[in-house]
Amino acid sequence: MVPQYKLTYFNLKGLGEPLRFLLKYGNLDFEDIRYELKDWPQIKDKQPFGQLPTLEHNGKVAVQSIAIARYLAKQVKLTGANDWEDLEIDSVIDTITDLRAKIISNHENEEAMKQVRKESIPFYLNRLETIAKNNKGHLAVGKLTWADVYFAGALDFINARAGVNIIEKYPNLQKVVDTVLTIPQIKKWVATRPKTDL
Ligand SMILES: N[C@@H](CCC(=O)N[C@@H](CS)C(=O)NCC(=O)O)C(=O)O
Repeated sequence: MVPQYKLTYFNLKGLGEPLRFLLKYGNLDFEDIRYELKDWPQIKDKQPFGQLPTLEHNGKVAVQSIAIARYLAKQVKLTGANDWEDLEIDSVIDTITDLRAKIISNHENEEAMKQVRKESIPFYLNRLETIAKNNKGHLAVGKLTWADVYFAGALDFINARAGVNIIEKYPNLQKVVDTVLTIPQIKKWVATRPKTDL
């Protein structure tokens, strides 16, 4: 059978891996298309907004990784139970995005990264740790949602760019990640996925 979903990204974890985690969580069969960076110049112009990832489903193509993640979360039933719960989840996702942006935008400048490691990372992580503690080892609404799966899927890339394991000193955030990584279909994916540094 032809897979119903087609995820196109680079041969990286980056912004694509949280989407792969969500697809795997829901046992949704997908084509995992991975471009090498050297081939990108020929492919860029063919993309709707000149960037990746894209998701193809039912003959249509979507862009923007967070919008795609939110759509997949609905498909795999990992959203909140009401609008307020969805807001709580969205807020955490946007906070993870802000933290990642601070790290990515500075990662080529070691002086700036020292400051990010000293100030920005603890600033965000202390607050996320409190959220995880208050939500019994989850990032929102006291149960497994796409915020947990997204965070666990995003972490390797964020850590690689940060040059440290950002959750090392945060047991409740470690619990969030451990819970996701022990879900059998995600555990199997992590053991068998293509090996990449980022
Ligand atoms: N806001 C977009 C950002 C996408 C993005 O920055 N993609 C990068 C890879 S992580 C890309 O396609 N870079 C190649 C380029 O811009 O030419 C999203 O979340 O999907």
